[in-house]
Amino acid sequence: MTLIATESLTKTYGGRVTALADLTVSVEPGIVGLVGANGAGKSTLIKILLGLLAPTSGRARVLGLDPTADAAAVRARVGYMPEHDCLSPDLSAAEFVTHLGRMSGLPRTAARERASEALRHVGLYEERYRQIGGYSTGMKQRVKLAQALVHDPDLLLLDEPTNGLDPAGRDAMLALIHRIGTEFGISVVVCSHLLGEVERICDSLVAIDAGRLLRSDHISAMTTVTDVLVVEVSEGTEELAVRLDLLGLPVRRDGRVLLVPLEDDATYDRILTAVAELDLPLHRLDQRRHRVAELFATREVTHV
Ligand SMILES: Nc1ncnc2c1ncn2[C@@H]1O[C@H](COP(=O)(O)OP(=O)(O)OP(=O)(O)O)[C@@H](O)[C@H]1O
Repeated sequence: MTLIATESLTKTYGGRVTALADLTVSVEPGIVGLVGANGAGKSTLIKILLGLLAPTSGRARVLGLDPTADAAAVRARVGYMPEHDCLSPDLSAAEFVTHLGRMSGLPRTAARERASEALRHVGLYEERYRQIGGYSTGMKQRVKLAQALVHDPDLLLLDEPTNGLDPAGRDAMLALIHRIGTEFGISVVVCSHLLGEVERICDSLVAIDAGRLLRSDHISAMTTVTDVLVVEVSEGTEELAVRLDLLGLPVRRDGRVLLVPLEDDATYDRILTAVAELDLPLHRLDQRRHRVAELFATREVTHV
């Protein structure tokens, strides 16, 4: 089944600003990255998909439903995490998420139970009775994610879920989204202006620029292997770099990994021998793939 499909979708604000221009795209279930620079039209698309905004022209379908004609049916099956703060600081996370569960039509007891469950999934179970006002930004983002999950949706629409988080917080949020998408069998659309971030967790990517479709494809189709080997050891990276250099391999360091040009199959053997001789724990040895961001090197979406 097609998760989301749009046909010549166009949205203009006040007849002057064109947020979406003739956008035709079809997305299969899975974890989908919706990427584009600030102002590219991501939030507008999400709001149309939720039935919160009507398109100026064209059509959209979500889980086979028309969000303009059947917004209630769409919202019953779709969870939405807005970009901006929508939390009530005086409420506890449990109260807030239960309240949103009630608003989505769950009976009182079911809403309470589902809220606890959703807060457990996002790692806030222990803290669920504390007031949201005292939470860190990362915890607040997770409450927003929990409220999107409370009515057990088939699809999550997440608008810039890592906004305001530090690098560790971003990693944790991305890992959580990946877990929800893979373990719970829920499809997820992750909006972001950070291409490098979403490419790590997504199965497919839709890139838009000034309201137009740049590209839509599986991540694997967007990346190709390079003739560079990535070597990662859990410890002793520097030691290994020195050894490979002594062996005449032109090694380059890139963060935690070493990059070695792949000349022939013997390159693998020489690296493996060096790792074994130094008795280092090998974590990874494979051919590097192009990062998706490199495909858009001249575009604005490369903000990473
Ligand atoms: N209510 C509105 N009235 C007028 N213009 C708007 C409105 N909402 C959005 N726009 C404009 O439409 C364009 C697309 O905005 P949108 O918020 O959809 O983009 P975005 O990709 O989500 O960007 P961001 O990440 O900054 O929210 C932008 O030029 C924006 O200024």
